[in-house]
Amino acid sequence: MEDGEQRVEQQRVDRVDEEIARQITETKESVAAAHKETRAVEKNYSENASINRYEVDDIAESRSELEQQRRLVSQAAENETILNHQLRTLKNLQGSPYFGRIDILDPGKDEPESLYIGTASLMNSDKTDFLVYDWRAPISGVYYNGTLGKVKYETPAGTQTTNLVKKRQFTIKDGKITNMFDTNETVGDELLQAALGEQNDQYMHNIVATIQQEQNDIIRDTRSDLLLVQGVAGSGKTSAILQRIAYLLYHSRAELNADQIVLFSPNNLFSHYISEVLPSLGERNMRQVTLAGFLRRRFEGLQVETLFDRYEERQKNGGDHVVADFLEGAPVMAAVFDYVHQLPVDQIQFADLTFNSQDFFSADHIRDLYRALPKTMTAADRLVHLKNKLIRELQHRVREEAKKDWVAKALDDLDVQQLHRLYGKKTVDDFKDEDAQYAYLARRLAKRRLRVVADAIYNNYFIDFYNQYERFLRQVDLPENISKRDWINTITDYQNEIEYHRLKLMHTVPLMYLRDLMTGSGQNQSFQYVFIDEMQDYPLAMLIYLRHAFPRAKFTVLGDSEQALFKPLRLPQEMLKELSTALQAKHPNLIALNRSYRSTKEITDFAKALLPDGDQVISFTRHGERPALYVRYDQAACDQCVTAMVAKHRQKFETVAVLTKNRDQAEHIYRHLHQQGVNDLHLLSARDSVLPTGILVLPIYLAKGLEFDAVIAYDISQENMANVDAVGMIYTMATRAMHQLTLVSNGPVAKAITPKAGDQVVIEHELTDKQ
Ligand SMILES: Nc1ncnc2c1ncn2[C@@H]1O[C@H](COP(=O)(O)OP(=O)(O)OP(=O)(O)O)[C@@H](O)[C@H]1O
Repeated sequence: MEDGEQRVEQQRVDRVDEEIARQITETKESVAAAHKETRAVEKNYSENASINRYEVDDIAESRSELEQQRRLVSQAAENETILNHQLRTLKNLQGSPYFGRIDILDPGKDEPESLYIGTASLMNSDKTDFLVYDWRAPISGVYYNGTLGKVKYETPAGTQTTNLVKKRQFTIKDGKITNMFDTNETVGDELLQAALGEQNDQYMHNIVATIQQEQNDIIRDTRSDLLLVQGVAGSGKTSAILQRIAYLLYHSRAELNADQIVLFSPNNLFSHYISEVLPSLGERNMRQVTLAGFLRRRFEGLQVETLFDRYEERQKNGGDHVVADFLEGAPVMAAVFDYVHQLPVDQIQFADLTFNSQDFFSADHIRDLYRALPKTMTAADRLVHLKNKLIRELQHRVREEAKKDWVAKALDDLDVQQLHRLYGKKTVDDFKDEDAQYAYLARRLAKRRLRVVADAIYNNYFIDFYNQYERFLRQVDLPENISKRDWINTITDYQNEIEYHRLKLMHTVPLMYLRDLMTGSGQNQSFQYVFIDEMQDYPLAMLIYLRHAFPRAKFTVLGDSEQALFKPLRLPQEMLKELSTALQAKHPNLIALNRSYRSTKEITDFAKALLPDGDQVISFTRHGERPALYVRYDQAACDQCVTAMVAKHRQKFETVAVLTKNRDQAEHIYRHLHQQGVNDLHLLSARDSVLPTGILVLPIYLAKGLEFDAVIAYDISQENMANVDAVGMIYTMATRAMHQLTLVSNGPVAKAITPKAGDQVVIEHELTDKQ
């Protein structure tokens, strides 16, 4: 491109940057003023609020004044928050105000109009013109979707048409254009090359400057209530959904906020890894939860087996999973539903509610109350009515208990401070005589002590759901592939585990569902969007449960069945069908992403050669070294090889990951590297939530969703891979690498490395010691 043109563009960048600097100064002043204002109204409020209300003549008047002041405080704070947000947005734009330009010629116009596109909108000082358009504005869709010529774009007022006459891309760093070119492609490869060639730095980056067309379809889909994205490893699934969240927040600003969006992420490290993307786009992060975290909260007091625990256990003990497959499938959920809706009263597992180690409400009494309720009510409605009855009885019992000796004794035992607290808002002068005073205190004390019973009622402790679930298991129709004996063992094992406050993963979903259906609880109406990453790790029953738990939410579900460490391969269309039924979707949509961006062409070519249908994976043309395979024939040589590779790659890269099959092997290789005096070394576990740089050693399941500059896949021998899905395992390990992949095998390599895959690697039989 001509220098002259770049000069003109640079002058524009300079002007825009000056304007940003001016607005930053102005906004800083406004923030300071707003802060002062907030402090002043806060001070005023707290001074007034602390005045002893008994000294104020007219309490009502002072209350309304206080209320008014409280409103002022919150208005001032809100104003300050808005200004701070503006300031952050301006700072995000500073130095790199935009990345794209489109020239469009609207019908009936003589001259094309130039629009510049960046991470946020920016107006000139008199607010008459957009200097930068937000990438999420309707017209910006043209930048991502259109090639030159007649183009369409969606607006709230319907589809519009215009003529795209120029599309220009920029790289602007510290206010200087370092690269600029015109293109007819959606987004040119050149920019993408540069973005992908960079080194990993613990945090995922936003991709707004280089969003690809099919990713754009995911981002801008507002119609589907179930969006299933099936994408090969490194195809930008995670990136696309994070930009999608930013997009949805922008478009539904009035009705949607970040707290109404939840992302189920594969592990805690991943949550940390993606935490900067939305803030870099000026948005707040959505809520994030892992499956383990979600279950932990729903089973407080129990130690719930995690997916990772189970995976480790299965590797050690093998065995088939027919029982787990049954308990995690759709038929079990239907069976739970039917069971709850046909449950006779005498089979409900009511439990005694105790107080001071004695029955307070006996199970029989509770059952009688329940029986008296109209049978036409649903189970959940009946339970709500039962709870109300129990609460009313409790209130009555408080009055009775207050007259009992234990209360008198407990009152005697109170010290002055405790007694003072028991008075609450009253003082001694508020009672007409001592009897009234005693009755008041006794009632309050009884009520306080009996709060444990009230809590037990609120928390539904009057039904033993663990018992109830066991009853359910005893009567459920079994599929043919499960023998009676295996089933009895399953039930016995469940009972034993519960005794030790433990729960196997396979029981969690039907148990939660049973409890929710019986109590009418467990549903959250406020969430509007649920995102599930790595859906191939979620049993179908869990997805059905999530539909129940978030009844109003639209679902975006992402996965790559090739990376299913825990389950067999599935076809996307088949999956969409199954999911649409499970999630009761009215507008399901499937988008496939086949181009892999993360790794060099050499690494992707190796990874795709592992797959039976690998031809569908399209490598992105960014070149690097071919993957290297080191075959050693004893443990010591193998470990030594890893040490040599780690040292070599660390010289060149920020993060080098040694990925292993399981926790034991990660611990082993970590110990070895540690003994060798390797610095900056980290062993990562499921509890870790911060992703460091340096040399990371971790089992593959914790590396899901993550990427590293260099990867050493540790022990891909046939022997080591014999008891796992070797293809899924090696594929997932290989596709974590951005620039460099090394495979280490202790003995002959796994059969999963087909001759085709073998052709893609450089086989290193010797060396390492010299490396
Ligand atoms: N359009 C794009 N522009 C720039 N970088 C991109 C683009 N799409 C993807 N990437 C980069 O490719 C890498 C892989 O993306 P991402 O992690 O979103 O893929 P994924 O499909 O979720 O991968 P996996 O399933 O293997 O975890 C990331 O570094 C991401 O920044």
